[in-house]
Amino acid sequence: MTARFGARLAGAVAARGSLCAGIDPHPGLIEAWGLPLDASGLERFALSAAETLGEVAAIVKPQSAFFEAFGSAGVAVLERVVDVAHDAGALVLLDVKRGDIGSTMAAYTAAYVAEKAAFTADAATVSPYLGFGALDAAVAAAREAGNGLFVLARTSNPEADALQRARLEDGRTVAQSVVDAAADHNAGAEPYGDVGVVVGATVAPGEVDLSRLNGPVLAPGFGAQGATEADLRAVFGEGLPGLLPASSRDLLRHGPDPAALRRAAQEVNGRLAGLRGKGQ
Ligand SMILES: O=c1ccn([C@@H]2O[C@H](COP(=O)(O)O)[C@@H](O)[C@H]2O)c(=O)[nH]1
Repeated sequence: MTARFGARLAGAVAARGSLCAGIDPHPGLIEAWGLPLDASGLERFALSAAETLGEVAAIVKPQSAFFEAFGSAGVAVLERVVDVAHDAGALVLLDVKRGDIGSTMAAYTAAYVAEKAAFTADAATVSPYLGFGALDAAVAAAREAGNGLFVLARTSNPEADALQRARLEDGRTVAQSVVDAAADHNAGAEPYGDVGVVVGATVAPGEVDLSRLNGPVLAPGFGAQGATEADLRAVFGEGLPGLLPASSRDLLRHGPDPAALRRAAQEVNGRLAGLRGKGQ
């Protein structure tokens, strides 16, 4: 039987460090790597990044949008990226940010995280903004397949402030209500559960209380969006189990030389080691 996602992630982080390496084939990066801006350039960029980052990071996060932009050829590349990263030893979080009514979520679940899903990812990002309850079946299906979900709670972009910091009748922010709903799914799991949240490293310290989450926390905004290790420390403290600082452009700019890209990822992982608790 496949181990649960939370357990596999904890093992991978203990072995390889907490960096979540993003694979975002921005057009500018593909060109900066000296590759043509077409499906063949996308393929060479993304497979090379997946092989290199998949060897050093616990988890890699391909951003689906940059693959979808190339149509069916791009989606085919994304499928291969998942396999290449797995073969290199990393877990794969597909950043697809899906969210819809429950019956449509069932189809997204079948695509990304259910048993025998079309993509063989370990986890996917989902949006709770059609109501967290619309994700319940996806949570159950992912869990049954040994996979996980990362639910957008407090995203790294400034445009999200008004919506995600808005207060509910009970006084909690919208973002906190998402974290609390994820926590309910993770209660009692060891070392932690399978329902992660996304909280940007760019948000103000103290905005979100993660103490009851008992699940992984994807922290984008680190690197190209301006957040630093000091920000990670201020927002998340030290020793938060399951914290996954995510960086894409700031790593990928070190390519196309695989050795330089590998060194950059290892260097970031080394700097992040101080944020992890003992035994993580
Ligand atoms: O709140 C969020 C959620 C997801 N993202 C995604 O993470 C990467 C960030 O890329 P960088 O190059 O490191 O800025 C990208 O795929 C976003 O879609 C996010 O930034 N913020």
